[in-house]
Amino acid sequence: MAGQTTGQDTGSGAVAPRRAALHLLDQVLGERRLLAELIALPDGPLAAMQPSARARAQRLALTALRNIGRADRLLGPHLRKRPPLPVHNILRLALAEVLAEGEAAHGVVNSAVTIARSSPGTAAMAGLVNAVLRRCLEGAEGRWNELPVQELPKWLRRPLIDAYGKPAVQGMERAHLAGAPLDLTLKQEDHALTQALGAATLPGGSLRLPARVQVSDLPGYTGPDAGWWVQDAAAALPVRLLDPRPGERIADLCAAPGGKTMQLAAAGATVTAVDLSAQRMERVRENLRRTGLEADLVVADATQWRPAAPLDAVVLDAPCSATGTIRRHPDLPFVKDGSEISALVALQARLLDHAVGLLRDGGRLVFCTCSLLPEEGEAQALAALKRHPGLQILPACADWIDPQWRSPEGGLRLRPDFWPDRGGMDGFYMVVMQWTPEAS
Ligand SMILES: C[S@@+](CC[C@H](N)C(=O)[O-])C[C@H]1O[C@@H](n2cnc3c(N)ncnc32)[C@H](O)[C@@H]1O
Repeated sequence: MAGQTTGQDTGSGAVAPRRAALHLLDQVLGERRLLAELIALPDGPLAAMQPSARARAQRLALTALRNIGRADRLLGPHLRKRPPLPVHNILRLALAEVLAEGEAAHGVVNSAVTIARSSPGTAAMAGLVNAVLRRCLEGAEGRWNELPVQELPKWLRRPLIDAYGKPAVQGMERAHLAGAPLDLTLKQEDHALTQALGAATLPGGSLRLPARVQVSDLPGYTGPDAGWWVQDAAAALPVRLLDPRPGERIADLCAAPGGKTMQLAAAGATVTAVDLSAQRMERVRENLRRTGLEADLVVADATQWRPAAPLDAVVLDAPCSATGTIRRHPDLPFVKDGSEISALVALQARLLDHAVGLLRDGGRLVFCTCSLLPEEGEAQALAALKRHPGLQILPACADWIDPQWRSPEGGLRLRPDFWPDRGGMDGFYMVVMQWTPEAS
C-alpha cells in the first residue's frame, strides 16, 4: 500500500499520460464529449504526445471509465461530500490504475498528488487526494473484484432488460467492464500471417489478439500492401453473411472508415463506397491505400445517391446509437442520453427505403447496425418488409453461425455477452434481404 507520499513527481514520463487521461475524463464526464472526438482533436489533450504515451493515456481513460462504478463504491465511505469533478476524477483514475490495471500504488498515488498540486482548481485538495487514496487502497485489492459491476444508464438498461431479460443485461455489463480484445480481418485466408500474428481464428474467420497489443507493432502493419485491418469480429459478419462474389457491383452506403468496403473489395466485388462525411471518407481512402484494395469513393448523402445502373447488392451499415460498442467505447453511456434515437430510427428507415430502390431484380441488401436496441435492428427489418412487399429475408445460413444468434425473423442478433470465454463481441444486428419485385 502507498505510504505517506512525498508529492514528488515519479518522472514526467509517468505523469504526462495520467494528466492527459484526466483531461479526457474531465471532458467526457463534465462536458459530455465523446472520447473519439477528443482524441482526434489537433489541439486536444493527446495532441503533442508520443505514440506510446498517447496509447497509455487513452488506455488509462478507458480503464477509468469502465471502472467508475467500482471506484465510486470504494470512495463513498471516505468522502463526506462529493468533491469537485476534477478531484473526483483524480481519485477515480488512481484507483482504476492500481486496482484494475495492477500498477504499483506508491507511484500512482504520488502522481495523483503531484497532478492535484499542479492545478489551481485542485491544489487545495491535494492533501485530501493523498489521504483518501491511502485509506481506499488499504486492503482494497482483495475486495475490488467483488464490487458490483457498473450498470448501464436507465435509458438504455430498461429497454435492454425488456428485450433480453436481466441476466443477459448483467452479462453485457460484465462484458463492458472486461473491454474488448483486438480483432483483425484478413484480406484473404493466410495461415502463415495468422501464425506470425500469433492470433486465434474465430468462427467467421476474424483473428483475435489480446487487447494490449500495439497495432502498429504487428507484422504487416506497414508496407504498401497490408494483409489485414482492425475490425471487430461481429462487425465483419454482415459482409460474410452477404457472401459477395467476384465481379458483383456492390455499394457500401455508409462506408467510413471502410471495414466493410475492404471486405467487399477483397472478395473481388466492384465496390462503390458512399459516405456523407468527406473527412471520414479520407480514412476509407487511407485504409484502401494501406491494404492495396480498390473502390470508387463518393461523398454523398446515401438517401439521395444513385448509381448509373441497378446494383447486385447493397451494404447498409446505418448510423445508429452504437450501443453495441460500449466494450470499446465506455464513454458512450456517460455522454449519450438516448434522445437522438428516434431521429436515427427515422434516418435508418429512409436509408433502407432508398437502398431497396438501388437493387436489380434479385439483388441483395444487407442491413446492419451496431446497436443493441431492437428498434434499430429487428423492428427496422420487419417494418421494411411491410413497406416493400417485394422484399424478403434470406434466412441466415453459414457454418459459423451459432444457433444462439438467430432471431425469429431470420436475421442475426449479436450481443456483447456472447462468446464470454473467447473475449466477447460487439453488439450487432444484421439481416440479408432480397428484392424480387414480381413477388410484390
Ligand atoms: C456505422 S458507421 C459505418 C461503418 C462502416 N460501414 C465500416 O464498417 O467501417 C456509419 C457511417 O454513416 C455515415 N453516414 C451518416 N449518415 C449518412 C448519410 N445520410 N449518407 C451517407 N453516409 C452517412 C457516417 O458518416 C458514418 O461514417
